[in-house]
Amino acid sequence: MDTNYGMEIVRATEIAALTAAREQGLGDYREILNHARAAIAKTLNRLRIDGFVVNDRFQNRDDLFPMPATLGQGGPTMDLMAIALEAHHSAANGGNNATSYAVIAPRGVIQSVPNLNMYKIVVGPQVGNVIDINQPPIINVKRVARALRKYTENVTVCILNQARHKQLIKEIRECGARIKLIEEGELSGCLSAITGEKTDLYLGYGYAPEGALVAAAISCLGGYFEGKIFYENDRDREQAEEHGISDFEKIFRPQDLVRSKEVAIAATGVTDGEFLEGVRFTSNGAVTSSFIARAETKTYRKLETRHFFDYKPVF
Ligand SMILES: O=P(O)(O)OC[C@H]1O[C@](O)(COP(=O)(O)O)[C@@H](O)[C@@H]1O
Repeated sequence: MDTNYGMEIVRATEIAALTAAREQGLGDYREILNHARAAIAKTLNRLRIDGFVVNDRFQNRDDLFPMPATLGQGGPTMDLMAIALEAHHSAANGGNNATSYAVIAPRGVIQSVPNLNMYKIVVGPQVGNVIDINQPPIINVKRVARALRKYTENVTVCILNQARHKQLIKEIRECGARIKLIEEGELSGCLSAITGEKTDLYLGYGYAPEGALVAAAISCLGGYFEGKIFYENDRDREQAEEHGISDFEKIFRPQDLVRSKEVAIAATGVTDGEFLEGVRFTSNGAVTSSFIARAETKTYRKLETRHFFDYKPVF
């Protein structure tokens, strides 16, 4: 991409995060999600692109803000992925890991995926490609330990605290690795594993569209991921076929979901998370914590942005 869109899309995640943070803990998860979605759409719509929104997990929900299928003021044809507010229940309850994300790439680069469950295993570049989704969790933990030259007991595995992960958690406990349980916001856990900041490995079920975002993050930051979509019935398989997926045993790797090095990602914390801090309001504005990265140069910026509401009348 000739233009570095990172600064453009981070403005959108910042606005979505500021909007959501205003409603943090108020208990209304639809309102907070709708306002964040409207805010990110409005800001992304200012870009000088012909942007096609892909992998919007809520696109068929008629109780939520309808994200337009296309965004932008005209220009190069691009794919846009906007997760205005991941972990929206958490944000509404005043919990952790709520984050706003955006990805941009030339049109056709981001694989469209069905809104189905995907089992994911995610590591950072320091681990390399040693993991294998078909191996039991304990084998993967041991491979990560060996790659990082750590004792198994010092490897930290991040897992969503969900009933479906009971067996997984049991197996990790048995092998002696440390566990970081998060209530919501798998992307926050995945980014923490990719950057190796707080965890060494992310494991578990989440959604397939989130897998595409993880792939974009890995294209930009390095690391490795394998994901497998979980099909419960023929309807699920038909849904996948509508996205051009006919191999139902397919293991998705980063290059399957983001098919070029021309991709940029941005994220801003709404509430404190595994990877970014949440919005802090000040007497006359707010401070946001974000990151921007792009695959071509691998430049990775962490931003602390000070917003002054006197000059941002919308707040
Ligand atoms: O546990 P569930 O309901 O299957 O949902 C898992 C999903 O929930 C999340 O924790 C939060 O999802 P939302 O973005 O919908 O708030 C995701 O990170 C994860 O993919």
